Amino acid sequence: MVRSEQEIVTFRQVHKIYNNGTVALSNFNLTIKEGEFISFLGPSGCGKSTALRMIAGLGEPTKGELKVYQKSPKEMISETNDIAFVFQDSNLLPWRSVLDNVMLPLELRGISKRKRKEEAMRVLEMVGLKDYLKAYPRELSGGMKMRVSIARALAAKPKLLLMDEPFAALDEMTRQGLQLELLDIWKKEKTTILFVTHNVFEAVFLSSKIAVMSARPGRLSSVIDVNLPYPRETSSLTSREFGSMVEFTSEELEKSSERKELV
Ligand SMILES: Nc1ncnc2c1ncn2[C@@H]1O[C@H](COP(=O)(O)OP(=O)(O)OP(=O)(O)O)[C@@H](O)[C@H]1O
Repeated sequence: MVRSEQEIVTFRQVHKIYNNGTVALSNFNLTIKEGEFISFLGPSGCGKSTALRMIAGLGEPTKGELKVYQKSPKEMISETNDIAFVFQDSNLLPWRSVLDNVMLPLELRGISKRKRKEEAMRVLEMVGLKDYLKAYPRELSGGMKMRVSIARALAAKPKLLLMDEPFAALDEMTRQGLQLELLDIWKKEKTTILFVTHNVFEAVFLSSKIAVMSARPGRLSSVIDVNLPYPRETSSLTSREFGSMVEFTSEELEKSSERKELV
């Protein structure tokens, strides 16, 4: 399913030390290729969000080099619309309808009303919300709000979609439904996805690759190629191969707390 070998994100010896002295990332090395679905998996506080946020230009490495499409993340963000971010909280504007929330980023970019409506309708149909265009966020369930948030991120046709624990606050059924939809979107839109999670099952089910991180300070501990075929269905969850991959990933996660570093 990985579509090309182009390196689109490269961390080289990245250190991130916050002003209060917290070392969030230490000697972090990772390359992400176009078309991958990569999860950052690791215990709370290991620097997953820090790494993701830096790719979006929110904070810079204290030391080392981070390139996104061969540019600095800040350049990428200011010059292109190629990166979109989805947070755990759907972050919708309560006074705007579903359609208006999704059209907002396009509006801010000065895209014509006709075009932005066309694009918003396309992505809302993709996430199964075309019958809720006029609804307001307060009228939607948590899963529906997250769908709107994903649609809003997709509306700008990003090449790289950054997702920070987007399904963490949802119940298991809703989470499973959205995981399947996300895989479908990944296939259709050919977007590279970076997904933060601390859920081993979720990481294995979704990803083509998993970057296992260790805590204090955050380092890359191992990179796992998830050699399970796509499309992945709910029935895949009960296969022997899936079980073995979950077991292997859990062991890697456990080892990561002992391992010092992977260069
Ligand atoms: N703005 C900040 N200022 C100071 N310290 C910070 C800041 N943001 C994060 N940290 C610290 O950096 C470390 C890494 O945080 P980060 O949020 O990246 O971890 P995480 O792996 O995403 O955690 P979680 O899974 O709990 O969301 C933590 O110790 C955190 O307290």
